[in-house]
Amino acid sequence: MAVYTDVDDDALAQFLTEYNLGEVLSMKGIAEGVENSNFLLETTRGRFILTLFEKRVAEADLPFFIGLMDHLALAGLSCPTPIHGIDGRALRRLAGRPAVIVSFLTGMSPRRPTVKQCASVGTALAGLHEAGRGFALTRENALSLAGWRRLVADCVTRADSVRDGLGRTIADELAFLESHWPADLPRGVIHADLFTDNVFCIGDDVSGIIDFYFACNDFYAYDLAICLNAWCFEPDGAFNATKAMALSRGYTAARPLSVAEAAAVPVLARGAALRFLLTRLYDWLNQVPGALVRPKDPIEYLNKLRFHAQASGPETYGITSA
Ligand SMILES: Nc1ncnc2c1ncn2[C@@H]1O[C@H](COP(=O)(O)OP(=O)(O)O)[C@@H](O)[C@H]1O
Ligand SMILES: N[C@@H](CCOP(=O)(O)O)C(=O)O
Repeated sequence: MAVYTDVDDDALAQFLTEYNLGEVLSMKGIAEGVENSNFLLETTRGRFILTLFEKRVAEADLPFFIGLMDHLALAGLSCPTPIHGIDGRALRRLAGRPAVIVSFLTGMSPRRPTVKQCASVGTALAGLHEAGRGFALTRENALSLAGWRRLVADCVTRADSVRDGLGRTIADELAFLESHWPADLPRGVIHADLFTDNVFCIGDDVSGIIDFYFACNDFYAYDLAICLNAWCFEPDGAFNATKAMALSRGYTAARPLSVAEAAAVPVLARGAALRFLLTRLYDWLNQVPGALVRPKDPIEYLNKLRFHAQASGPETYGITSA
């Protein structure tokens, strides 16, 4: 996460009177992440994460995110559990922002995932999709085609200040995806941002998943495509087919893909690359003065987009259907 909003000691002390969490020992801003303000909170009852929801998070979506974490934890997924206050509510306000406290998970995010960690995240993703079944609330993906169109309109005229020709490439890509996006595939609750920094591992195994603030209802295979983008490229930009095969096999061993899902993976991977290119580009062009945040490189996702546009088919990603 990042820190956009500061919380003073008095406001925090007052806020914590609403919970049974004991006395504050310390609170530190967390520099990682880009979306919300996050703090590591230590009290006499343990360690917690305090999140203040910022810009891209609509308040109307918060009951979905918080209810989803409650649902997934109850279904046995290792994810943060919202801490409910004395009045039973998990969501309240602090420093003028909606705020929640969640349980702290142990583990390390892999900086450069191993093949075995890729296999494990594939299995964990399928487990997340399974655990999400039966969740009563729904949320459409605000960052699917219609959302991309809005982001393109916001960024396209300034895109060439980041890379010559980027505006044209983005406009062409959006047009391609609008005419090739699958109409219907198996769908349900997806994480939609399962990057390495949102996964904790102990050794080769995934030990926990965090950051459900992009979760929504969309195609399961799109979530797999997001993971292939985030986990299977090396720091020099090279696609690692061994990691992709491990990730895909980890997923399909737990949840086999239909023929239509498997065939759609290349275009879904292309869409996922455009989605992260656009949000990164938007953040790059609209930096918040004074915020503790490290904007992410949009060009990394331009390069991934180019890779997917050349992919020969689902076998590029080690994918076979059931
Ligand atoms: N429940 C948690 N347990 C332990 N660490 C956490 C937890 N939630 C967040 N963090 C830490 O905060 C960082 C940012 O969290 P994240 O949810 O990814 O933020 P953002 O939504 O702003 O991107 C993580 O990389 C991790 O270090
Ligand atoms: N994963 C996205 C940015 C969202 O940040 P996160 O910290 O919530 O994962 C990206 O890499 O562009």
